[in-house]
Amino acid sequence: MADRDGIVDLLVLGGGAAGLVGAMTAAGVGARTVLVERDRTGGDCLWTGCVPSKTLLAAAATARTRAMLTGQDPDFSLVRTMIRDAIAAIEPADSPQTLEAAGVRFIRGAARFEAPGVATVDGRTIRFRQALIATGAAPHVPEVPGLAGPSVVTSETVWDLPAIPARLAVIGGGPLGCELGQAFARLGSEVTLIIRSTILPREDRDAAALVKTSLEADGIRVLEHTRVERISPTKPGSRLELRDGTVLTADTVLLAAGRTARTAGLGLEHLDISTDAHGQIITDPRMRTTNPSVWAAGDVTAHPRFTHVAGVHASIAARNAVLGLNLKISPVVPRVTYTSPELAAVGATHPPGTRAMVRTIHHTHVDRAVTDNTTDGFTRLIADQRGHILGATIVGPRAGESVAEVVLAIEHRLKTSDIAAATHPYPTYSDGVWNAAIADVRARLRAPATAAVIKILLLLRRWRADLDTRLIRR
Ligand SMILES: Cc1cc2nc3c(=O)[nH]c(=O)nc-3n(C[C@H](O)[C@H](O)[C@H](O)COP(=O)(O)OP(=O)(O)OC[C@H]3O[C@@H](n4cnc5c(N)ncnc54)[C@H](O)[C@@H]3O)c2cc1C
Ligand SMILES: NC(=O)c1ccc[n+]([C@@H]2O[C@H](COP(=O)([O-])OP(=O)(O)OC[C@H]3O[C@@H](n4cnc5c(N)ncnc54)[C@H](O)[C@@H]3O)[C@@H](O)[C@H]2O)c1
Repeated sequence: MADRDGIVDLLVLGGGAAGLVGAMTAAGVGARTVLVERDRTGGDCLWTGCVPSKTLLAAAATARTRAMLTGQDPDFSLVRTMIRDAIAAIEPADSPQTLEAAGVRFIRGAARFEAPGVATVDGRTIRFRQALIATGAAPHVPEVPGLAGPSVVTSETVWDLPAIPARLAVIGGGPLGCELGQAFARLGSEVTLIIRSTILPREDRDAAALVKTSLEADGIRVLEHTRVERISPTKPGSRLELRDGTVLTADTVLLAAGRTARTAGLGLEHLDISTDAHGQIITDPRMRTTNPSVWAAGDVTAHPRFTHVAGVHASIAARNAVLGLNLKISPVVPRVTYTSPELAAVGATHPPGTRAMVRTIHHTHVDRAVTDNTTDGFTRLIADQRGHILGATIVGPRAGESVAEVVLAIEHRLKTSDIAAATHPYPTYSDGVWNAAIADVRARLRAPATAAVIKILLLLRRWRADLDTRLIRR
């Protein structure tokens, strides 16, 4: 939708999580908005990311239970149908029709900048006042000889596998490698994770260790601090030579070694839009690029690569762009790795100073975990010396749900005493957060000054009660 001059208020490049939210936010406040998508609206999350991977994990868990009960092998065609059905159920919300209904004009094609205020889509010119780059990121391909072979898949192509690979080598031990590695192991693959760092390197080490133990219990071989030096074809599959001298063979190699921002061919140079050393678009806290009329959000930027981050940042960018607001992004970003056990975290994972408090509740003390026989987990809260909550790490079932409360607490500078004072339902996994907050409050009550005040109150109360009793007797 353009005005009489043919100029649009906001041109959005890319129709994934960031582009969709950005475009609908702008159109929602009445801005003339055009979204250009070169492929399918919905982006990575819908087609090759969150939706298929979470469905695969659920299908794998079910298949494992069924196999234990009946001895039946998992049916991969059924798993693929479940994935297709989940995508089909969510897809309408991300469709061009939904965009048009929200007042966004949708154009299919590849967009690129030509000059300030001018872009083209497959040769057709679009003039714009502001633009939002939301072109996402693609799987990073490390420089390993032989990696381009036919048995190598990425998060974009793994969904087309015709059958469950008998032997799967996964390069990378971030959320992607752990989630898909565990899912395929539960479907029957013999899985090896090859990780140049430690597993889940951004997470609390105790939490990552629990996930590692669980993956190993599923039969996964976890090789840390090593990397693939060379891949050569064998029949069938590949032979992988690792730096530490290990040699292994695999039918399929899954690349899960991070992502590379999609900026090639966008014409950033025509608008002086800068990227960092990793090729990610540089933005300020308002999500503005180095060009004051161009904004960016989602995986194409240097921010954590999650759907919720893409959406929130795009919404902020769109409102700043079309309304001239000064909204800034929040540094409080939760993340969840949907392995079994689930690992959720927000804010600080380590005490930032010697006076910060770490309160850990092992899930042997969370009754719901006891009744469910899922006590291999913990809830860890980090608070400053006054009790303000700085971070949390939770490992266990529904950790992603439980962490949401801590997100709100950090955003609003709440203290452990605020969480402790709020009644939580029993028995739930959120008891872990509650119990950790209560443990912190109790520990603070034992501090000498507080303990002295409490003692005085107790003595006063006792004296007063005795006095009242004596008066009544008279
Ligand atoms: C296997 C996997 C599992 C994941 N699981 C989770 C999860 O559980 N939770 C979570 O929060 N995140 C998850 N993520 C991350 C999440 O998918 C991304 O953070 C999110 O999709 C980023 O959205 P985006 O809009 O920035 O990019 P994208 O979704 O990649 O969208 C960008 C769009 O731009 C289009 N495009 C590119 N160039 C152009 C151009 N020149 N012109 C027009 N269009 C263009 C592309 O075709 C694409 O549709 C997962 C990722 C993967 C790979
Ligand atoms: N649950 C979720 O939210 C979820 C799930 C999957 C993916 N994602 C997102 O998708 C993106 C991609 O995920 P990812 O796990 O690939 O990325 P990542 O950057 O989180 O992890 C990459 C992993 O690969 C390892 N690695 C990198 N190069 C290597 C090499 N040459 N050899 C061996 N190991 C190597 C790293 O040490 C690290 O363990 C991430 O940004 C993530 O946020 C999110």
